[in-house]
Amino acid sequence: MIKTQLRKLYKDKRARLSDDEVDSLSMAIANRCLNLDIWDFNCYHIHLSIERHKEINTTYLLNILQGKDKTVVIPKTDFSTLNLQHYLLDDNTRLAVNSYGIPEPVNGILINEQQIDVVFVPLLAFDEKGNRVGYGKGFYDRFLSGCRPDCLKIGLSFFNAEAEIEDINSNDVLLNFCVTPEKIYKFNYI
Ligand SMILES: Nc1nc2c(c(=O)[nH]1)N(C=O)[C@@H](CNc1ccc(C(=O)N[C@@H](CCC(=O)O)C(=O)O)cc1)CN2
Ligand SMILES: Nc1ncnc2c1ncn2[C@@H]1O[C@H](COP(=O)(O)OP(=O)(O)OP(=O)(O)O)[C@@H](O)[C@H]1O
Repeated sequence: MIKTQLRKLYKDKRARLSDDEVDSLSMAIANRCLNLDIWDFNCYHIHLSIERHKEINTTYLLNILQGKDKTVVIPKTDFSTLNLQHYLLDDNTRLAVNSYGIPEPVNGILINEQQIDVVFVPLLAFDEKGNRVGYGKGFYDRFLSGCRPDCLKIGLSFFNAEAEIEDINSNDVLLNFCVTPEKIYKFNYI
C-alpha cells in the first residue's frame, strides 16, 4: 500500500481503540521494550503522546527510563521549518500542550542530536523491511538523518507490520526495531 492509504487506514484503526485499550496496549509495549538490548546507553529520545490521536501512551516507557536514571530528551516542534529541537527532560522542565495537542517543553537545556543514543519513534504504520509512515510532515526523517549512524531507532506501534510501504523515498530513515504489544521486529538490512 502507499503512504496516503496507510495513514487513513491506521488513523481509523487507532480511532476505534477505547481509552482502556490504548492504556493496556501501551503498557504491553513498554514491558516488551525491557527485552530489547538497548539499556546500556545514556541518552534516550522519547515523544510525549498526542492523546486526541490515540497515540501510544509513552508514560510507561518514560517511567522505565527515569527508573533507570537515563538522560531523557523530548522534542519540540517548529511547524514553520518542520524541524525538531531536543530538550533535556528534568524536574525543572515545564510542559505545555501546543495547538496540535503535543505536550512540549517550554524552557530547558537544548541537546544536540549527535548526543542521542536511542530514539523511540512515533509512527502510524510500518512494514516488514523497517520503513515507517508518520503524519507526513517529515519531522522524524529530518531529525534521524542528523543523528549518529549508530543511533538506534525503535518504532512503537499498536499494530503489526504491513507487508510493504510502496512509495518509499531516499529521505526515509529505516528503523532498527519496532515494538508492538505482540512482538519485537528486528530489521536486518545492514
Ligand atoms: N507525540 C508525537 N510527537 C511528535 C510527533 C508525533 O508523531 N507524535 N511527530 C512526528 O513527526 C512530530 C509532530 N508531527 C505532527 C505532524 C502533523 C500533525 C498534524 O498535522 N496534526 C493535524 C492533523 C492530524 C491528522 O492528520 O490526523 C491536527 O492536529 O490538526 C501533528 C503532529 C514531532 N512530535
Ligand atoms: N531529510 C529530509 N530533508 C528534507 N526533506 C525531507 C527530509 N525527510 C523528509 N523530507 C520531506 O518531508 C515530507 C514528508 O515525508 P514523509 O511522507 O516520509 O513523512 P512521514 O515520515 O510520514 O512524517 P514524520 O517523519 O513527520 O512522521 C516529504 O515531502 C519529504 O520529502
